[in-house]
Amino acid sequence: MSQSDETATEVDRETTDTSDRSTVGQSILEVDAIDAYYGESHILRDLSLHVEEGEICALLGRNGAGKTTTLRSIASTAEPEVRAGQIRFYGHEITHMATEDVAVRGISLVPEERRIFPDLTVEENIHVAEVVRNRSNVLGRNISFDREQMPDEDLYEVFPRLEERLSQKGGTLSGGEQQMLAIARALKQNPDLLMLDEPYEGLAPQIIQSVEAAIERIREDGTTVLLVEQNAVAAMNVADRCYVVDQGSVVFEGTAEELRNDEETRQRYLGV
Ligand SMILES: Nc1ncnc2c1ncn2[C@@H]1O[C@H](COP(=O)(O)OP(=O)(O)OP(=O)(O)O)[C@@H](O)[C@H]1O
Repeated sequence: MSQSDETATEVDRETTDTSDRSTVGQSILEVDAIDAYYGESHILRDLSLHVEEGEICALLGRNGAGKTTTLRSIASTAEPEVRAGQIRFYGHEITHMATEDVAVRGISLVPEERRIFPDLTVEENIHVAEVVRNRSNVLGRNISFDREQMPDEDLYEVFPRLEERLSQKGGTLSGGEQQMLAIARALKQNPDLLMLDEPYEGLAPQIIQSVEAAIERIREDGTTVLLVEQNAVAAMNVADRCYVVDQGSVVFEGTAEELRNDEETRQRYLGV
């Protein structure tokens, strides 16, 4: 067995071990006092949060507060660098793990810029991870995507609009449809935790409502959601719990109801 096979097997064993996933409401993600940097710029300072199984958790805050940096730290993207603290998923430390290993463990990130492939069809965009895997394996880089993929039928039940447009090029979709496609592509990996970075950005109010409905449906189907939004009012509509971040630290933690009733926090940190 090669080194990479051994690593893949280790990941599989831990990923398929469901013994510690039984209690609804248990924390599945714990971000414990992290400090994160871009080069020498110190962005996140002693930031802690947790996400409970089955909830929609929202991370709110002004422009530049550190919300995207938090999601990127969890997904272990190339930047930022987490220099202190720990991130645990189902009790296993994932800080500094390779991005694809974090994905294999069940965390999917839909980035703010959506990254739709404009020249691929809707169907090809949804299945792009399989294309990447096949190509990487041909090139000799053995990427393991051992998570069971979500069946297309289940995906199209959440996003019927996409099923009507399977052969349409990604670049010709409306903004709302592109957002749905980006979410559908992440959901195809059957994540336990779906992280959405500003899913409502640039969308008209009625389109926001259909994305909201999709997010609620995704949670009903059993996927936990961590949502970053500048549109605090829309986020509070769907979220069970909220964190407010300011200058790289958490300044509020509570239910959406508590945040709605906390005028001082809303006005001071969210401007609403
Ligand atoms: N690649 C980078 N290199 C250096 N600094 C960065 C980089 N990306 C973000 N920053 C800085 O980190 C801080 C936090 O940015 P972040 O994107 O996390 O904020 P945010 O809360 O998501 O807000 P926004 O809605 O504007 O994205 C900002 O001051 C930003 O300028």
